[in-house]
Amino acid sequence: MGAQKSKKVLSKMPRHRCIFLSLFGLIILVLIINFYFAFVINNNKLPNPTESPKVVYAPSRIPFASSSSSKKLIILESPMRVKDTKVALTKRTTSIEAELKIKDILLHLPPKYSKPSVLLKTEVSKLWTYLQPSVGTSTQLWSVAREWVGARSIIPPRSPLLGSVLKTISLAKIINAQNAPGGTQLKLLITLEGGQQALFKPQWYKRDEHIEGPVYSGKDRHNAEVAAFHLALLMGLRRVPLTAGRKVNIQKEIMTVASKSLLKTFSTDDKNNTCFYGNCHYCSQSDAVCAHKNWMEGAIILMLPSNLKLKQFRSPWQRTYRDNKAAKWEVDHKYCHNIKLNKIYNPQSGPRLLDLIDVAIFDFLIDNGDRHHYEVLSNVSGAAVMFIDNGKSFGHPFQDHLDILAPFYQCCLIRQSTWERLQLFTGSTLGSALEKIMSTSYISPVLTSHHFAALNRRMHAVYATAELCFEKFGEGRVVVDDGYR
Ligand SMILES: Nc1ncnc2c1ncn2[C@@H]1O[C@H](COP(=O)(O)OP(=O)(O)OP(=O)(O)O)[C@@H](O)[C@H]1O
Ligand SMILES: [Mn+2]
Repeated sequence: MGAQKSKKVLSKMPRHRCIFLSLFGLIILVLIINFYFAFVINNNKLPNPTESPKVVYAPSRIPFASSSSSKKLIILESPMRVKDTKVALTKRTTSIEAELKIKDILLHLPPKYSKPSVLLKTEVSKLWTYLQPSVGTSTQLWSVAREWVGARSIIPPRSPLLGSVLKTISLAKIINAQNAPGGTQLKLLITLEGGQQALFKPQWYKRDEHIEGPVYSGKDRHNAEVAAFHLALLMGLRRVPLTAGRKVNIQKEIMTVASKSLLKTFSTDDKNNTCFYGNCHYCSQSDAVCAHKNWMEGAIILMLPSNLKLKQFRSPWQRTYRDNKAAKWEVDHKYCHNIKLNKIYNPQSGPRLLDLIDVAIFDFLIDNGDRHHYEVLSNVSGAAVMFIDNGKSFGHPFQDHLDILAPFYQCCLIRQSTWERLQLFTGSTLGSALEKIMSTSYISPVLTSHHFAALNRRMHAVYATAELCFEKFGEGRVVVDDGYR
């Protein structure tokens, strides 16, 4: 009926009025489309109460990115790619919805989160004291560190020998160096005097370099490993392997003790810098890492005791590493409910889910979107998720990837001890606390001031996520004491 009526009206209309009306309609349509895109782009700006307005919310995937690839990414240059990104982004419904809500809460976060805690100073000075070497360097400290490792932590809460262990890591003679097996990134397996094994992750980037592209772009950042170690200490999540920065004389300390196959990959570049490329999935002769003449900075990560075996699990919140394919967690609004049906992730039957939420908060703060797998000690009851491999963090201080928080905002659970610990960093104090304890590092300054500012900003987003959950379910149901720490 209606269609017939409008047909009649149109047929009665003079031809030029018809054309005018069609043109008018078209203009309105274009305006609506423009308005829509302006709205989407505007929403990609992260509300940021304290820091630089340059900060953007970054979608975690961008078309044509390759996982862990070192290649420079070409981003959003042609209109076609822009269109692809928008289509793919709109499909990641769970992340988009949560992010909009978190950003909204950030605009009116309760004032208690802006007030510094009176307890922080004591905690920082305690850690700072532990980080000072209290005894001389000694390879006898390897057995001390070995005994520290338990089901749920790598370092005990009270650790006055910590600084001495780290100093020994930074100074002990390297007696063997070879390609490290496992993983995709270039790293060496070194043996320190006294038989202690460790990984050496070399420096690829300058401190102020920003990694563009998807969250998992670029190569490992050695300083990120050092920073993650210290941040975990601050957060009371002492599950990062002992990590120290070290400046190594490549020729004297590595080449003289290198295995034959590793030695083959060494060369000198046209500026007389010593370079090597090792042997790994992403290793190639054309992509060697180079020292400054002979000096190379790196992170030394102590291997866990060899009698303790690690068991690896695929992360339920693993990314697809493809822009045009969303993972289940990015589209399924009941994802956490379904995950909890699996016995290992049921909070009633073990600590695993709450551990993964701890990891998510930690990873969001350090901006690590590459925890595709996680590891726990095998055959140990109540074993904690260890924070192994933090190399892809601290890539970009002006970007926040809120979807790293998905385990938190999808499950709306947090361990009580973690939540209490997070209260220490209200009032934008996390950055300066970390800066203070990292001033003890052998490669200080470990991070630029922009990264410290990013930590404060991201901490607010964590509080906002908690508030989102409290609004939905009430604090009493979100903060749980599962008997684990
Ligand atoms: N401190 C450690 N103690 C024991 N094992 C470790 C330690 N660090 C790393 N590993 C083992 O080595 C593997 C590879 O290390 P890592 O994940 O750092 O390398 P990667 O090249 O970045 O890996 P990927 O490409 O999978 O991200 C880990 O999955 C873990 O099993
Ligand atoms: Mn890695």
